[in-house]
Amino acid sequence: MRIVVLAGGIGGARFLRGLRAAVPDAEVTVIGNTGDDIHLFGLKVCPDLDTVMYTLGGGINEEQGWGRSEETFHLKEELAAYGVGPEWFGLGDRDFATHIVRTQMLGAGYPLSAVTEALCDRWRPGVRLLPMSDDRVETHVAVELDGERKAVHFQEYWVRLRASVPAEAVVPVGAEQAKPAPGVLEAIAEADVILFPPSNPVVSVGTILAVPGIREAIAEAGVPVVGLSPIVGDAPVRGMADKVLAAVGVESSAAAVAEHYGSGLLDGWLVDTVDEGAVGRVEEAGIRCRAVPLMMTDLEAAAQMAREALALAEEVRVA
Ligand SMILES: O=c1nc2n(C[C@H](O)[C@H](O)[C@H](O)CO)c3cc(O)ccc3cc-2c(=O)[nH]1
Repeated sequence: MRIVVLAGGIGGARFLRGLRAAVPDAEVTVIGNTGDDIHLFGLKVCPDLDTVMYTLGGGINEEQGWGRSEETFHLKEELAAYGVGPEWFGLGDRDFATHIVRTQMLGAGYPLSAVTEALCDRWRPGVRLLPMSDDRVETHVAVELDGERKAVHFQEYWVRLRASVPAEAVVPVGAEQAKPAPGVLEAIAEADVILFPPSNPVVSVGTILAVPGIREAIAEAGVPVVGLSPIVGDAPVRGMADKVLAAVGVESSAAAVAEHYGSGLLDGWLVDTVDEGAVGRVEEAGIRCRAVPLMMTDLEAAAQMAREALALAEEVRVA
C-alpha cells in the first residue's frame, strides 16, 4: 500500500510513528511543510522536516517534541556572549550540525529535496521524506505590536511572542511562485490513500496545500483522503492552532476544521470521542466522519489512530 501524508511538526511526526507501527510494510511518502523554515546565523533551519526526521529516526527530544535528544547549548551560549542572537530560538549543538550540513549542501547547489534525502541517509526514518517545495516559502504573520501593524516570521510569532497577540493574517510568502518538489505530484498520483495527520490546518497542512498544484493533485487523485482533527473539545491538542485558525476565520472546533478543508478535498474525517456530537455536522458537509480516541498518549495510541484512519479510507473507497 502506498500512503501519502502531509505533515507539519510534532503532531505529524508522532502520527507517522504510529502509522509506521500500524502498517510496517506500507510505502509511506511524507510531504513536509517548509513554511516554518527560518534562516538564522547564516544557516537554513527546517523545523518541520527535522522534527519528522528526528522523531522517526530516534533522535528527537521526546519531552519537547522538537530538537535533539541529549542536547547541549554551548554554541548558542558562545554566540550570545558575542551579543549575537536571536536568543529566543533554542538551537542546540547537535541540531546545529544538521543545519550546517544542510546549508553547506544548499550552497553547493543541491536542492532542498536532495539535501533532505542526504540527511535521511543518516536517520533512516523509514518513510520517504520530501519537502513540499525546493523553492523558498516563508510563513509570515500580520500582528499589531506596540500600536503598529507589522508582519513577523512565523517562528517569531510562535516562539518569541508565544502567539500572545491575535494573528490578523497568515501569509505563506513565496507559495504562489513555488513549484512542488520533485516526486511530490508523482507520489500523490500513485498513492492508494492520502492522510492529513492532526497537524495545524493553517500553518502546516494549509501551507503545503498553498503550493500550486498540490491541492489540485490531491483533489484529483481519485483515492480516499482522510484527515484527523487536531482540535479536541474545541481546543488544539498541542500548540496554538486556535490562534491561527481565527486569522482565517475558522472557529476552533473539529467540525469547522473539516468544513475548512471541505468535501472537495476530504472524503473522511476522524474526530475525538469527546466531539462525537460533531459527526452529524461533518457528514452534512459531505465528509464521512467517525469519532475515535485521538490523543497520541503513546505509540500504540498513535498506531490505533492510524488504523482507524486507514479503516475509514477503505470505507469511503467502497462507498
Ligand atoms: O517553542 C519552541 N519551539 C522551537 N522549535 C519548534 C518550532 O518552532 C515549531 O514548533 C514548529 O515550527 C511548528 O511546527 C524548534 C524546532 C527546531 O527544529 C529547531 C529549533 C526550535 C526551537 C524552538 C524553541 O526555541 N522554542
